[in-house]
Amino acid sequence: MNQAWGLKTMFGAMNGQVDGGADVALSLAQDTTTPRRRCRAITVAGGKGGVGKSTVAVNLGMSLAMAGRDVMLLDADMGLANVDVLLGLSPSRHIGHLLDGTCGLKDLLLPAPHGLKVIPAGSGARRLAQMGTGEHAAVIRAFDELQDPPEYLLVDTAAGVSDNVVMFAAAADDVVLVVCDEPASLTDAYALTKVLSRDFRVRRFHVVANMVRHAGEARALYDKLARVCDRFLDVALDFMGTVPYDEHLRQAIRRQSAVVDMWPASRASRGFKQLAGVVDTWGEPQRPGRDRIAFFGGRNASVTGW
Ligand SMILES: Nc1ncnc2c1ncn2[C@@H]1O[C@H](COP(=O)(O)OP(=O)(O)OP(=O)(O)O)[C@@H](O)[C@H]1O
Repeated sequence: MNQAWGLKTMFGAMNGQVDGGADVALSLAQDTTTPRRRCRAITVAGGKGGVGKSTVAVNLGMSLAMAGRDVMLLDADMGLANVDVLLGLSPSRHIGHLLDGTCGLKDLLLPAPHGLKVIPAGSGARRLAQMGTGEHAAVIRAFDELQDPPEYLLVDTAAGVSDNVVMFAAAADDVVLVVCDEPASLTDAYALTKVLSRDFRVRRFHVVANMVRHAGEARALYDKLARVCDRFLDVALDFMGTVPYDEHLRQAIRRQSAVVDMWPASRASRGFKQLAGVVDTWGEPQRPGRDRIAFFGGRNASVTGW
């Protein structure tokens, strides 16, 4: 990611312009000749609760789906699932059933608008909230064995730095850090970055400034986090984009819809479309010798012994 591009995206979103990233996303919708690509697993994290991780995961996933991409969204907020609630879906099964062996991953897929496929986490299931190594491994295997993997696997994670968060973040090709203008958001994002870089050798993070009220705020947020990470950690942060604070988004949530579906021209939706455009510039993940999802690939294996 080039920093100048990131800033252009940020100011474009704040000014309500549709530029760069959105154009990439829109052009994909018309491009039926693009060959199918290897799955890219992208974990959306942030450390702090309430910063907009689920909102970003849902709307980024749907923006990519609206642009013609094949997208799966895994709700990894195990035990406190809310992706299905955000989208008004009624799952009858969840990851717990996969772990019980009573169904396969494909049986869990819930169709959402624009072809987005959701894999729900269970709500109120303590066992899911406390998944151990063996259970993570079972989820891993299920993804790795998918015969027809999507182009993008987005993973919405819980708050905090529990195993359920770091395992999914460490396993993905990319980690998107969602932050907002609250001191605890930055300290928690830093804590998560520290754990992932120190214990799992994750070196690259993409920062999304959410609920931003003016361009300077997004810039200040990114600068603060980048400064402290540069000083104390061996990581590279890039500015991925901005999602403005937008009442349309709250109304869409109340109606259990994605704002990009309900109000595609809203400021928040334009921000999400630009993020989708950025994601689509990342291209195929570089994993020699792997054709399927390498979700929970090499990095995790070396740490946990899987
Ligand atoms: N850009 C935005 N504009 C306005 N409101 C927003 C925006 N992003 C998120 N919100 C609001 O913030 C609340 C929290 O968002 P969300 O549930 O996505 O956060 P989260 O980080 O996933 O939380 P948790 O960690 O508790 O699961 C939502 O109710 C939503 O209404």
